[in-house]
Amino acid sequence: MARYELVKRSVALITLTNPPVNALSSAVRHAMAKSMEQALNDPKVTAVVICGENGRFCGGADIREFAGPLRGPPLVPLLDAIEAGEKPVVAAIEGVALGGGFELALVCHYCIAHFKVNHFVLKIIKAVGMSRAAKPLSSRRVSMLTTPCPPDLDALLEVVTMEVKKKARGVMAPLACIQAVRAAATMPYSKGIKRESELMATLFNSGQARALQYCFFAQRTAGKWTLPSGAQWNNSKPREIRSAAIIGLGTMGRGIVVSLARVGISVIAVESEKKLLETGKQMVIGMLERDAKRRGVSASLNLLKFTLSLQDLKDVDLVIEAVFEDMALKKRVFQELSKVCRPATLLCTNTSGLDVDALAGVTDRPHLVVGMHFFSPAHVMKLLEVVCGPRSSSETIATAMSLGKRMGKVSVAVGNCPGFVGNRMLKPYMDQATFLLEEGATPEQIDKALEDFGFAMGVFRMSDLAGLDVGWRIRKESGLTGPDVDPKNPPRRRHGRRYCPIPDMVCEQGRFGQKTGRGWYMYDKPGGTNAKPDPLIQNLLEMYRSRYAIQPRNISDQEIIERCLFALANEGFRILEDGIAARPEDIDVIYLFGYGFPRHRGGPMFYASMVGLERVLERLEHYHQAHPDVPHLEPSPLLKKLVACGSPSVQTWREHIKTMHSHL
Ligand SMILES: CCCCCC/C=C/CC(=O)SCCNC(=O)CCNC(=O)[C@H](O)C(C)(C)COP(=O)(O)OP(=O)(O)OC[C@H]1O[C@@H](n2cnc3c(N)ncnc32)[C@H](O)[C@@H]1OP(=O)(O)O
Repeated sequence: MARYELVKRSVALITLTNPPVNALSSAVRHAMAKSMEQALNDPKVTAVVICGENGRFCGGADIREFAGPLRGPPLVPLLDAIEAGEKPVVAAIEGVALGGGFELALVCHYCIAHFKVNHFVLKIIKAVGMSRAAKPLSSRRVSMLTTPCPPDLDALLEVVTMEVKKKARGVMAPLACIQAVRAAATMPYSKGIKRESELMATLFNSGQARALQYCFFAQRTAGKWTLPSGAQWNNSKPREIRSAAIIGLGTMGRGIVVSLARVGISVIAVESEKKLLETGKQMVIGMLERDAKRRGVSASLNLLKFTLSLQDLKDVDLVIEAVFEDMALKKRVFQELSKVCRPATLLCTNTSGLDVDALAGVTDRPHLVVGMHFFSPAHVMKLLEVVCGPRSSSETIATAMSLGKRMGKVSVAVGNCPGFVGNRMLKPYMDQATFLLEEGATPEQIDKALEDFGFAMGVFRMSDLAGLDVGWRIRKESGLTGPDVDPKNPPRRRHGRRYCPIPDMVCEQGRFGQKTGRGWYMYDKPGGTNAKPDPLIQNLLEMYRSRYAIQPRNISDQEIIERCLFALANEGFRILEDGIAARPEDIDVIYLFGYGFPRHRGGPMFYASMVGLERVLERLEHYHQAHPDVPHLEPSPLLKKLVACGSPSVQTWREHIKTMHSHL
């Protein structure tokens, strides 16, 4: 956990050895305390060097230990002993020095960055010796330093607090950081440290800390996909992808081209018309140039080729289709690709919810077909749903997952069903929001409740950003609205279920969201982002309610949160039952990275577990009783099963799902 060596007969070299990141576990803290005592008491030792094994200084506290009661020696007395010691201590930093690891570096009298210690111990000692001759150790003690305190500290911290409250709504840790900075600027060191410890203790015991720790591990768990066949992340070899093609240079296609090119993959971009090709080309080049400028690198324009001909794709390793969300069109593209691409080329679709297996079925290589569902804008959003069809091979899945990682995405393997995981869950969530509109709420009231909960954007602002026409087209194609609706349906019912036509009415007025300057809100201009409540929407809602004799009622924020979020989680339970997601962590990661679910709430499934499954079940039963024509409010069998099993922790739900069949 910490190796102690005497180097050149006078330097104690303490190496943290706790793979993978040399985190400060209780065993490491214990071993360090012992090593420091040995070094400080050994008259032969004139200096101490602390480093980390395998090129990583220290990743901070061992987060794995946070789940249980804190054991082992506390960190602060150890840091105090290092800081107050009479022998110079050097932090030789490679890789990371985070959290408690950074604190450790700060209390050392010297820090040297980017040093391979094993090779440079002598240089370090020499450097320390020289500095020591020049400066006594007391001037190197962090506790002796005075923190400059600006005269306008209060005003300054107030401005920062306002900004933090706006950017990280409801999150405790950044506000506690500001208080710690105030303590550092206004109190003597020992009192400041005490204040910081108090703040930390408050955070440590909060639900937010548990949620954030859960998110950290959920994100890493999500990459570890596994199939019922036994194929999984660590036994399936991905193919190397050197070249790719993107079909369609709309918003999604452009973002995908940028994501690929900036990690060094050569890309052929295909459009169907010259004008669209030229527009797409200019946009992609601009995006790549801006991106390269921001990152201080040169734009990889030489990797791009733009063409109108699918024939140019015959030698690429992988194709990602990003044409309109139209099954017939996609099928034609896949048939064509089957003909022109070499037999080993992987064929991927960026569909946001259509049947990946139906597309695989029209190709000559169904095992090489997989969904790669990017989120808009694709070069910014971190989420990638890798949609595994029943015929996708493990090598194909491994390649899509690994390509996602290479592009810096958080990739999650999901099964094939309408909407996959993210968009399938979105439906009950959005349905509840529109039902609440019918019952008396406004878009801004619902959005505010969701944003106060911590969402980056409420459901209506998010829909305006994404564009309302996509959902409208899908509803028309599936016969829920438009001329194909069976006239026997009452206006607010479809297939025997409650249906809210308000979103269709909004679209019928040409209000497609930000891009048209009007949607659920109004904007200064088409493409504007500043959402303002629109009296026309208010009128529309009032007319609608009076047409259907709906008496509007006051709706509380609590009802908004419960109906929207419990319906969302309920669908998550169904997804787990159906084997479309392998574990609750995958669902949560999808919502954290793709839908702006607040990280300090952990994701919809974790949030449900924090509220208490029993309470979620009780509230769903209550709302389902009030709205029996909304099947999404009927508690799922898995939720009931988990409650019957005593509401186990989210990390163990998998045990209860094991018996169910998997679509992965
Ligand atoms: C008395 C109690 C003692 C209190 C001590 C004082 C408290 C101080 C507060 C803290 O220090 S809180 C922790 C602060 N540190 C962090 O938040 C770092 C979190 N880690 C990262 O940001 C990254 O992992 C990394 C270190 C930058 C490395 O990134 P990389 O992409 O290279 O690898 P990953 O896939 O993220 O991680 C690899 C592997 O390591 C596990 N891991 C990472 N950090 C920790 C950690 N701090 N504790 C435990 N485990 C950690 C991670 O889970 C991966 O594991 P896997 O099994 O391979 O999935």
